[in-house]
Amino acid sequence: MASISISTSLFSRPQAQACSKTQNPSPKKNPNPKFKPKKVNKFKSLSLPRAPPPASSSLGAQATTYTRLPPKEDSGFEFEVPSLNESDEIKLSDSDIAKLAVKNGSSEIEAEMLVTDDDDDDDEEKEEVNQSLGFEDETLDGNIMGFYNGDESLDFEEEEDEVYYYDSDGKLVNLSGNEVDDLELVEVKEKGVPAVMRCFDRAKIYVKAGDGGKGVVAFRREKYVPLGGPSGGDGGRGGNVYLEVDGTMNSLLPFRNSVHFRAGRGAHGQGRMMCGRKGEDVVVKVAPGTVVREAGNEEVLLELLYPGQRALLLPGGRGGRGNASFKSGNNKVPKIAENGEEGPEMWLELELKLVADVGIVGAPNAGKSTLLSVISAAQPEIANYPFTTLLPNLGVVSFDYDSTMVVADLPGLLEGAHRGFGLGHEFLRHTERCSALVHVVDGSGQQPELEFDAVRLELELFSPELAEKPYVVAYNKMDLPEAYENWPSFKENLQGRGIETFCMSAVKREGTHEVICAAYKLLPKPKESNEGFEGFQDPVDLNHVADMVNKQRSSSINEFEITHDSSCNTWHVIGAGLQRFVQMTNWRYIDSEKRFQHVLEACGVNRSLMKLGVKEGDTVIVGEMEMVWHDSAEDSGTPNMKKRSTESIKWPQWK
Ligand SMILES: Nc1nc2c(ncn2[C@@H]2O[C@H](COP(=O)(O)OP(=O)(O)OP(=O)(O)O)[C@@H](O)[C@H]2O)c(=O)[nH]1
Ligand SMILES: [Mg+2]
Repeated sequence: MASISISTSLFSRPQAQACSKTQNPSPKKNPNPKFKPKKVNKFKSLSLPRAPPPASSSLGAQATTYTRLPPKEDSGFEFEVPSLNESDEIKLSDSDIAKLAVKNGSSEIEAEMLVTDDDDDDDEEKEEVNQSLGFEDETLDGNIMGFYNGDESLDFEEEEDEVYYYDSDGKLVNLSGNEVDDLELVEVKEKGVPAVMRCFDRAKIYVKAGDGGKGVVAFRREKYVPLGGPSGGDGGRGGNVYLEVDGTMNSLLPFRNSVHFRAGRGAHGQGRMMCGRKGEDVVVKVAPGTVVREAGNEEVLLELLYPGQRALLLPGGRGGRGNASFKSGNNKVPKIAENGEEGPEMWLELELKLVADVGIVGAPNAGKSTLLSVISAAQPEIANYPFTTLLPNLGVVSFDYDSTMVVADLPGLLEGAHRGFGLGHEFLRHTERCSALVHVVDGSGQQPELEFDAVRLELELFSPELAEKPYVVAYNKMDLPEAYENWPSFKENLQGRGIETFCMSAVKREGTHEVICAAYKLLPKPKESNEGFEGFQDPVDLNHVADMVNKQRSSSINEFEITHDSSCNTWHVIGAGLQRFVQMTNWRYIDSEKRFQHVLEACGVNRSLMKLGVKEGDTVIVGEMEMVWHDSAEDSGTPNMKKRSTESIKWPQWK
């Protein structure tokens, strides 16, 4: 039985049907393996019962406003030194900061607590801190928040969970005094950010282009038109998926509610040569500054920066051809039509990075938001407790004529922020797009130099490139006596290290102009920044993902690999082109099988299998099809005539 031929019976169903098909029990394969949906990591669900109140001022770019700087003051302004004996406000710098993390069953929360010696004020402070973090004082769905007040009388309302703090040696310990591995805790803390913060600038969405419509088999039947010929129309193309920058959006919050975006499928073809309508496109709107990645992949697919930019991400599937397209000189009554091509699908990770020129960084409570409120018309929340700012705020600073710059006020940074402590690390990546930084230091703190160094270290540890960005130091709260007294030594220290330092009092609007002018000077010159804009004026190819999909689609059916599983005598023929061909073959029509055999022979699959030693009865899997190999046409009982007629048909080119 050595005759090995391409006949309709070459592959046949085990149940003796000639050239038949069975559905491969293995899951459906995407024609574009690269875009095969990856296993979706579940969102880390947040167990915090309440999100912090979405103060309008803290909703990212909502605070974007235009204003003009106050008139330039005399550079040699004088600070009024308040009397030392009056202290009508509790200064945070007088307080110890105890780091505390509470991990509780499903709820994991981190809080940075203020501890003062004054008991009455302590309660007030606690309440404020709680509010600032979006928690209310009593409970968190039965979970607890605790305060470490230095004398170990932890004030917990319910069961004790895992509580950590730094002891006097700077070691992270739990309540029993045992040292805790920092890294373990970081994981806990990273989860402990309230939902509103975590969803604001990151989202995971599913996109799918529309499938193509099916082609149909139809014949013209008309009075006085005998043998009217094939008239089955083609299916319509599936809808495309676009990503578009919407200038009115300032966060990715809308994706909390809608995650799935599917373009419409093309309509099926109809008789009388009527082609199906194209599927509806879907346009996913994103905020300016959105970075797009394929889920689980670090590689950036797209950076969408400017309002109006539009990228074709996934092109819809091609419509299947109707039988009119298969008509040829030797096949005048083709009984074949194709399925529509499946539209590709992907899970995408979106990340929003602010497009700000200058980022204001610094420790909590240093006066960053106050500075932004003074130099721009933005109205961020300002209050005398750490973590007032939970989300970045944007403000536009306008100088004379056309010179403006966008300034971002970021949440405060703590020691360990780069590993997830506090909130600032969630937003540090926003500074990656800034050209310069303003580092605000609370001059009224006990050791401003140490605070400065700690924040610098965090920036360096988070990203060396970030640390290399040009920056100015703004020594704040000069109106307070402690700050005023410490200023000379601070200035001397930093100037000795070659760091440009300014002093200011943000609340009194003194010295802020100098700071902001110095920051402006650090920005790339207008000419250089135009260069940066070239990408926008002469757009980079935003459709490269779609091009990649199209390239994969057009991969030749001659390119395939064959693997053999000897344990179950199974051969796998793997190739993107073949896979797509199988998916588009509509097995309802008899001619489809003939064409399928023809293609397998023409592209060399049969020859390769025989060379590799395929045997009678072996299973061969191509795409979704599972078939059984027969060495000859006679074995399956298919008449040779049929074989001859199959060979003689000329099929239109596969596309
Ligand atoms: N005396 C004095 N107080 C100031 C000055 N600047 C800011 N403050 C006060 O410091 C406190 C904190 O100010 P914010 O602007 O909220 O500080 P922040 O750095 O944005 O704080 P977080 O957002 O929590 O990181 C507020 O009570 C301000 O009024 C200043 O120049 N002098
Ligand atoms: Mg703030």
